[in-house]
Amino acid sequence: MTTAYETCKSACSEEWDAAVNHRFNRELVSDTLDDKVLRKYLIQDWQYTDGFYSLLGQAVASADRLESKIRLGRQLGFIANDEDSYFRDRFRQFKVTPAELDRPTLTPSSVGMARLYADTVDTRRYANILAVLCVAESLYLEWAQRLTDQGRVLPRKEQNLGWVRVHREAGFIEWVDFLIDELNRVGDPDDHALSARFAKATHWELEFLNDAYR
Ligand SMILES: Cc1ncc(CN)c(N)n1
Repeated sequence: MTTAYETCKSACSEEWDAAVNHRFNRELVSDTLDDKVLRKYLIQDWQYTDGFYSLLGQAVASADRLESKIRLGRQLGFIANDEDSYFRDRFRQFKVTPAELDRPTLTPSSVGMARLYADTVDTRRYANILAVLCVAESLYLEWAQRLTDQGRVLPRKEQNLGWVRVHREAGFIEWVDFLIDELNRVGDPDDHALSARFAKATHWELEFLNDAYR
């Protein structure tokens, strides 16, 4: 039987593949990414993180069983530690000022993503939240694995290596497996609204990468 994750992903495979193989990810892995582009990307991504915390918090509230809530709660701890350290180290390295982080002009994709996340939180529906989380996390795991040839070809610059590291370490791989299993457990493969939400999240992920160069 085709799973909800497979159905959702194949319905938006063109934009999905474009995001995975995006110039930004390729340049980051090959250490050819202009730091100015990474800097701009990270300032926007910091704003994105705000919505991501809310989404994860709502996932804890909406999950249908304690076992799932515990795993989701553990991930909140991870992003508040390892991923947060990466951001803070980069903001120091790139001399990003508090003023730049406090309400920067949002790119169109940051606005689109924030709206989608807020709308998804408002549905209070675990399957919807999982669809959006699955895109955010499994798309990142996929580029981090594929473009590094499963970790055989890694960037050397700390700003690039650190971003790859948080998206392909063992704990992250297990987290993505959990999200996909959860989506397949509670999501209906014939739910068109669910795959439309998944596709919208994929669209904004692709635009988010494009906006880093605009
Ligand atoms: C836009 C975006 N999408 C996904 C991720 C990975 N959590 C991220 N950091 N930023």
